[in-house]
Amino acid sequence: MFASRQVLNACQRRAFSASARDLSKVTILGAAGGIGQPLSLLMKLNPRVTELALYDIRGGPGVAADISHINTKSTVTGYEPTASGLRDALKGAEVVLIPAGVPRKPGMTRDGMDSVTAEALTNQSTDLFNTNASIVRDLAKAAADASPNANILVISNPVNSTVPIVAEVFKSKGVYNPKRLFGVTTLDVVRASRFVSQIKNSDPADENVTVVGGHSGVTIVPLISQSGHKDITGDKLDTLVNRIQFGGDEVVKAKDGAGSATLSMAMAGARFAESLLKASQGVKNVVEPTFVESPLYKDQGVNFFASKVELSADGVEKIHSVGELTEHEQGLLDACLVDLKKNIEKGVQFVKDNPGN
Ligand SMILES: NC(=O)C1=CN([C@@H]2O[C@H](COP(=O)(O)OP(=O)(O)OC[C@H]3O[C@@H](n4cnc5c(N)ncnc54)[C@H](O)[C@@H]3O)[C@@H](O)[C@H]2O)C=CC1
Ligand SMILES: O=C([O-])CC(=O)C(=O)O
Repeated sequence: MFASRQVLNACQRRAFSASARDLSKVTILGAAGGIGQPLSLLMKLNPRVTELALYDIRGGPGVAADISHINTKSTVTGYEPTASGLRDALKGAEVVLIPAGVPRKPGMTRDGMDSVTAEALTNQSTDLFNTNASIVRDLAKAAADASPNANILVISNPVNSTVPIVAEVFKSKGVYNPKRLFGVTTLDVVRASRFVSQIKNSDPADENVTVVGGHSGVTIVPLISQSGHKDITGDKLDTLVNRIQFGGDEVVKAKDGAGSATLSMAMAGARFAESLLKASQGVKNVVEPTFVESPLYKDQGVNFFASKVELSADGVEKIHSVGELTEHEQGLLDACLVDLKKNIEKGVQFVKDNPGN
């Protein structure tokens, strides 16, 4: 049923290589998961997408068959969980979204370095890190071979480490382009805008909060002073910042062992993918905070950092600095950089120690 849809004709392929693209293949790796399914749905609803490729180690073709009945123009293909299925899913992709991996359980931290309490949890967290690190490493290898020029959007946690893992794999294959590798931190931005609107009784659509740093705990640094709400101070500010930094925990706790944020994450991932597609289709001044290889704190040994990034058809166009910070925000940033450096090093070390096959 899907075979004919798997093949782009030669004319389409030529068009795809043009810089302002009118054909946009989006590939989702981990498409049958908690994030993958609603993310696939949202990408099917996006008119900028012409071809949707869904891959998972289980259930990809089923999700694709279901979504393919939605009456939007894009074609949808579900790929078998084989090396050739993965390669075909990736071939010709403009955007590759990676939500493959295991989610947290209550009590675990995202970075898998220090769990909250017992040694047992530390072991589980380490397992979680190793599991996701291996999954992302292997998917990155496949992407480096099959779609070296695609924009790679990493959702799998811990983002602070999985993004450097992808970079190391692409480097090892000689195809690394830092302008095309993104850690998706959009959920932090989405949460920040929602949480501020709850305090201010405002429409979250009007609340733009820049969030910089990374994507776990204290590495998440919301810049409330730049959001037009300098009046949020003291305990109110501390509570707000803490809620943004540990928003993921609220969901993990409420799901009580059944995983972490999926629906809000799918929305956030779809928003970031839409921004990239918009930029690659020629829309100017598209700016999103995202975790990229960044010069901002390289002198402190922090090679990846999320800040506002202007996007273009080439991927990263311009990395914005963090702007003016309050003393409080500077303190948050200092704490962020300490953890972020370790998280990044952990990802780099993982690939050195575990190069895989
Ligand atoms: N960046 C962010 O803001 C967020 C990241 N996450 C992370 O996203 C990841 C996925 O979360 P969920 O969707 O809730 O998990 P899930 O377990 O529901 O889904 C993961 C999917 O990945 C698939 N998978 C596993 N190994 C694979 C491989 N080698 N190739 C292709 N697919 C593979 C599984 O079969 C499953 O369908 C987790 O690591 C989670 O921590 C979650 C929320 C927010
Ligand atoms: O907290 C988690 O493990 C999932 C996540 O990244 C988030 O919800 O921001």
